[in-house]
Amino acid sequence: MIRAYAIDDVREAEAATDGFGEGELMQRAAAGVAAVAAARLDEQGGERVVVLVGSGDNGGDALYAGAELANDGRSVVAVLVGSSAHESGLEAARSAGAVVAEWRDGVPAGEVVAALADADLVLDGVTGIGGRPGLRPHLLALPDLIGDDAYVLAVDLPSGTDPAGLQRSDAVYADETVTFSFAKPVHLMPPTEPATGLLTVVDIGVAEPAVPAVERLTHADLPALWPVPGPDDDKYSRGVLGIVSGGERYTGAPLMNVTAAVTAGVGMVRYVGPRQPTDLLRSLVPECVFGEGRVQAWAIGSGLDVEHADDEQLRIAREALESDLPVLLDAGGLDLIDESRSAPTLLTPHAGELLRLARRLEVGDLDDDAVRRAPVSIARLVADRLDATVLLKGAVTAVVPPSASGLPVRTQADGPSWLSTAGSGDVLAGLAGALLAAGLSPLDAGSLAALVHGVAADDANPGGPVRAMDVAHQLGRTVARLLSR
Ligand SMILES: NC(=O)C1=CN([C@@H]2O[C@H](COP(=O)(O)OP(=O)(O)OC[C@H]3O[C@@H](n4cnc5c(N)ncnc54)[C@H](OP(=O)(O)O)[C@@H]3O)[C@@H](O)[C@H]2O)[C@@H](O)CC1
Ligand SMILES: Nc1ncnc2c1ncn2[C@@H]1O[C@H](COP(=O)(O)OP(=O)(O)O)[C@@H](O)[C@H]1O
Repeated sequence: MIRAYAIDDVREAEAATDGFGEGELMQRAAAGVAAVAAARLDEQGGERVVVLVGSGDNGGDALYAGAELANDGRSVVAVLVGSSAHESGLEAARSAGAVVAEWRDGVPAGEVVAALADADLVLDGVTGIGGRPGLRPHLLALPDLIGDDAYVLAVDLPSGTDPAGLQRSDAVYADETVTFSFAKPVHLMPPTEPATGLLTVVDIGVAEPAVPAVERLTHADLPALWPVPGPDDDKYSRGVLGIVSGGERYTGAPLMNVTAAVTAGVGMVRYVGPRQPTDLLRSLVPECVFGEGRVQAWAIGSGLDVEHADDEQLRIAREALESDLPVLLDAGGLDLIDESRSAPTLLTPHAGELLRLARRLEVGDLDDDAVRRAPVSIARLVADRLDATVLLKGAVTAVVPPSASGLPVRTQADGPSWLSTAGSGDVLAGLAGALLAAGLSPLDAGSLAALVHGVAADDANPGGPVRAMDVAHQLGRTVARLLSR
């Protein structure tokens, strides 16, 4: 498990770190950054370094790291971009032979433009965990001024990103980020993770706070969470999943749902739907059984058009929502809920579906861009309103439990972008439904399903395009591979 901690808790943990002289933590942080920078320069045979220096301690880390690189004989230009600069760090950089330039507002001088264009490595120390989201107006041009061949190494976080990982903003996009002691939310959350690049954690001796704000499952977590059957199990004890999905027009979604659940090893699937998808399932997924019966969880809504749905599907979906069984709602099924249930509930919208649901529930005054700007905050509003866990799909999938649960957000980024293909969300719904039926909580079922779904997409065709049905067929083999690690 990778864990990230709220910024206030990080500050507290840093303040509580005793036994060191003043500035020792910064020296350790800078030494870690310098070591990574030197390694990357050696890998690419480069020696020209530009250090971007903001007004806080993040700029101090970058200046001391720049001083170490200059002492090692690299050519270092320190560009001061904030209202002030860390005094002793600046002195160290100067003494080591770094050239110091200023770009505090307006357009940069020619020497700064040339240094940025020619740099082999840019050390980004404009903002750290004390930064406000966004780049100051004069720095908006910065990302375009950095040469295409430069390796961008961010100190603690890419400048301009929201340390809490909640808001999307203008930012530097790094190839790699060196952070200290443990991850911060910015490194794992959907709007900010893409700017982080490779994440390297350097231990500077700060103890982990008690409670994480964000978690991420790794491959090593799967064996402890995956429901592995024992000798006393039978198909009922392993979990029966009821699926209400698709219709005469959308016949593919049930095939994806059911194939995924069956391939992932559910005890049994009962499908409820009209003639066409039922006939297809009878011939293509013979393991499936049909019609009502006892189940341990429901997955409702993939390819379900509530306006034109079959009466039996709607009746059963509504009864499921009123029952005390776990329910997963996907796609059209999200139109069926408007109040909290007493049983575990997992909602699996993509961004457009989340916006529509949030607007229908009137959780805020939301413009068209609201979910793109603040995805986890909007998911949280819906989770709190419905006392449900919201799994918001995307390149970084966030599984957001209601605040009252006290549970951390889980985010997963395991799949290749090839996974953004029609039907792959239906596969995820069948897989997560199977895990709910096996008794996992919505948080575990959602995050484990997102992990396995992403890894299976890569396993199905490493490095190339993948169709949703191939992801569904791959699930069992991927689970076996991860279980045997
Ligand atoms: N604590 C520790 O023990 C350790 C901490 N360490 C390091 O310290 C870092 C945190 O340092 P910090 O608290 O000084 O915050 P940080 O982000 O560098 O500067 C904030 C200042 O920047 C400015 N500013 C704000 N927003 C901005 C923007 N969008 N764009 C541009 N400028 C912006 C604003 O100042 P202003 O310009 O308004 O005067 C604000 O006051 C941390 O990330 C880690 O690297 C390590 O050494 C290990 C030990
Ligand atoms: N860029 C991306 N990289 C990795 N996975 C992605 C990306 N974009 C979307 N996905 C994943 O693809 C799936 C798409 O789901 P969804 O939009 O519901 O598709 P559909 O409705 O066609 O089944 C989700 O699991 C999502 O997390």
